[in-house]
Amino acid sequence: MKQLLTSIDLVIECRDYRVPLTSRNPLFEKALEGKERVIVYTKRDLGGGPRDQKNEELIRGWHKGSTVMFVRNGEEERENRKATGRVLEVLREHAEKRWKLVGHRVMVVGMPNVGKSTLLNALRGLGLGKGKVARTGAQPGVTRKIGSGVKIIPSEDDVTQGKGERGVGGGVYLLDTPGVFIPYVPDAEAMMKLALCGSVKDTIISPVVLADYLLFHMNLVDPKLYADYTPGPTNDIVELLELIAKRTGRFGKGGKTDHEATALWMIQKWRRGEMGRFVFDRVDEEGLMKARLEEEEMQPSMNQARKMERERRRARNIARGES
Ligand SMILES: Nc1nc2c(ncn2[C@@H]2O[C@H](COP(=O)(O)OP(=O)(O)OP(=O)(O)O)[C@@H](O)[C@H]2O)c(=O)[nH]1
Repeated sequence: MKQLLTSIDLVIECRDYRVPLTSRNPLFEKALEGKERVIVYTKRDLGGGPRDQKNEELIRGWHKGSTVMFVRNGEEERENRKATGRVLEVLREHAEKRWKLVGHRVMVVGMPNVGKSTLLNALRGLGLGKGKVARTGAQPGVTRKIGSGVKIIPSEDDVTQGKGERGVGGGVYLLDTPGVFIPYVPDAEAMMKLALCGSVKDTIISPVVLADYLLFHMNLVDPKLYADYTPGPTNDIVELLELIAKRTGRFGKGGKTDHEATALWMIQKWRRGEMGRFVFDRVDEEGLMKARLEEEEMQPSMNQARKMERERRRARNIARGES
């Protein structure tokens, strides 16, 4: 990774809009130290709410010094990619300032399922959209790769002169990192949030436990979010699952409610934005301060881990007779 990073001009770090604090990874900080970074909050469409504007201002303030952007790339947003267009412009400006004949390399990082590939595809669609770029010569365009990068903005050679299209130097290339970064899970609550957002496999935590945690949040936001299934608010997940099963016919053997399957159905419905759209993390000065303190507290253990790694390497080298 370190070696790869030396050839990278810019990093896009994706975080999930619904868990702005939980989807951060303090372990990235060391790995990405010294790299210019654009922080892109994905799935904005799934985190709607009246306090959003305020949340976004707080989050921008939190990342002082880095460019912070918020995008929505859900199915419904296919036709409206304004926010993604702004990300593309930031990448273009960055590449124009550092004009490179060999191409500008941007790496996308972030926890699993956060929307890295979707962002990459949306950027590629916008940057090389049909009818927008006339390619010349033997440049294959979209699928041309540098390393494992995909071109998202054409090079100057790719565009036909005088057509008003703008290429940049040798082009801008995006490197996706699927499955490279594991989520940072400091506690059980973070695990539940990440599992609900799809960054941790569904099989790790029981769907009923997850649905219970989801219900707890729905009750904080608005119990009407599940009003289609119950006559009134409830704190009892089993009661809610029974009522949902009755409405959706999710019965197992002997006509008994299949709680697991019903819970999974409820979670998936919420993931599609059909049972409320809200942010899990507490985004206010206090919440942000708490996250910062946690990171600082982590510092000694990270230093410890690095020291152990150095010692492990030294021991290995001695065993090999290299030192
Ligand atoms: N609603 C909504 N869904 C999104 C958005 N971005 C991505 N998704 C969905 O989230 C899921 C995961 O997206 P991917 O792009 O595959 O995520 P990834 O980070 O590349 O995942 P890994 O390859 O596992 O690292 C897909 O079902 C996408 O359609 C968004 O902004 N809004």
